[in-house]
Amino acid sequence: MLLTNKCAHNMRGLQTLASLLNKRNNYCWLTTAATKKLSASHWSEGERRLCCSSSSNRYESSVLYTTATREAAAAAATGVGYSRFFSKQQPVTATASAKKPKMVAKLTEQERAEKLQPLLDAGWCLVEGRDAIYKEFLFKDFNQAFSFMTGVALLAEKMNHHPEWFNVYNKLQVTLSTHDVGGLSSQDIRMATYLETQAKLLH
Ligand SMILES: C[C@H](O)[C@H](O)[C@H]1CNC2=NC(N)=NC(=O)C2=N1
Repeated sequence: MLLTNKCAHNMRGLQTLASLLNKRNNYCWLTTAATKKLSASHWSEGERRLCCSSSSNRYESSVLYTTATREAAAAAATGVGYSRFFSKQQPVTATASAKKPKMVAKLTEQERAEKLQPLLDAGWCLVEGRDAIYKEFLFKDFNQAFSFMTGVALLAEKMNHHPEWFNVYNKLQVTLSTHDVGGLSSQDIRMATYLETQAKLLH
């Protein structure tokens, strides 16, 4: 792995996230074109590369994915624009790499009584006018709030179930509902329970 020390620490998060997102036996490794700024034209046609350059340390790091989920990993891992080369193989489209949707159904009345009530007791509330739950979380500062959100984002990707959320500094407002079924499902219970567990660790 051609990682320079200078880059390793700030790319480890990228690799962790990439490996989390690359569930199947994929290969992804980081190479760092240290100091020699490689422009896109230098890169071989035979590879698809993600390039996210960091001006602070003059390194251009490329993350090389060889399989289908690299698009999601690339976009999620960097959140920045990237230049990439399509490999000679058939480029994978987002739909081809989309996970099989987990078959979920709206909560039954009994499930609401059993599973939703504990969350309502913990401060979640029902959203007026839609079948959804809402809670506001307060953190020490932005860093703690964003770290919390990062953990939730990894779970969201793993579950393929995403919160509706709004963050300002140390405040995070979260709304959960399952769009595919138009209301609350076990996915929302699972995610809300995770948020509760993680939030408790901080206080
Ligand atoms: C196509 C994709 O798998 C679906 O849109 C997933 C993505 N994330 C999701 N998140 C939420 N909250 N509800 C959904 O129904 C949902 N569906």
